[in-house]
Amino acid sequence: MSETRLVVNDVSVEFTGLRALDQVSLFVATGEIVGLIGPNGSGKTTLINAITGQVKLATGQITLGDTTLSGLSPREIALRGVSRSFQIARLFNTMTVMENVEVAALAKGASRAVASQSAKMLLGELGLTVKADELGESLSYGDKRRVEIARALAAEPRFLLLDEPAAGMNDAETETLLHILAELPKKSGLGLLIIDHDMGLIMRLCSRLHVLASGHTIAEGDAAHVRSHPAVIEAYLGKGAVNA
Ligand SMILES: Nc1ncnc2c1ncn2[C@@H]1O[C@H](COP(=O)(O)OP(=O)(O)OP(=O)(O)O)[C@@H](O)[C@H]1O
Repeated sequence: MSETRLVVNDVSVEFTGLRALDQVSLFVATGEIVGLIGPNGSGKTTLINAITGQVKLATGQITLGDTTLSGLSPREIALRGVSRSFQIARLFNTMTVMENVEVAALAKGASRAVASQSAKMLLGELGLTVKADELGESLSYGDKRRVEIARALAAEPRFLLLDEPAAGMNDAETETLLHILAELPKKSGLGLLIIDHDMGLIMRLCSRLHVLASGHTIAEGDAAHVRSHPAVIEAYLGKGAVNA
């Protein structure tokens, strides 16, 4: 399969009195995992919101292959192959795990039979088969996060944007998640953009990292390059840490 790119070009986002993103550019190719990191409030979620059409751009554009996404509605962007998860999992509490995933497949236009088949397959991939009949509201935090990922995948995206998928997970849950996520691009050629504060997870999972601070790109590259970058050390540890 030929490579497709999700490209963020020169994107700025403004809220009243605040430039949350300032001329940020990055890309994610199908089949790769890119990490989006930065201190609290640096603009990471805003960048995902910009890509998925939840906030307006003040400058720049976002494209998927030859298609311009910026200006389209969140639903139109999702239909073109970009899915996301949220910091707080959004599940239907009174539906079972299976139904939660089926509904997401139906929303993409799958028939009942296909939705049921693809939900079963996704629950297997995400290690959720034993939870299929449990209600959304009864799940542990970690299981909710995995159901949310299954729901996002039910739309058969080409790109998946995950906002802190490991937040609140214990070490064992994080390790399970890491293996699941690492397999996704290999199996289906999916491109993944992942925000997380768990640097161990990010460094092990991602081939490239993009670092934001106060809405600006301060570094990008592989883990070794980013970890030793003076601007990154300063952003995380404060001024004076660079030469400490
Ligand atoms: N809808 C909004 N209206 C006004 N300001 C906002 C809005 N959304 C985000 N912001 C502000 O934009 C800046 C970037 O926020 P954002 O949530 O993108 O950061 P983040 O890097 O994802 O942070 P965290 O790691 O804490 O989740 C922050 O100063 C935040 O308060």
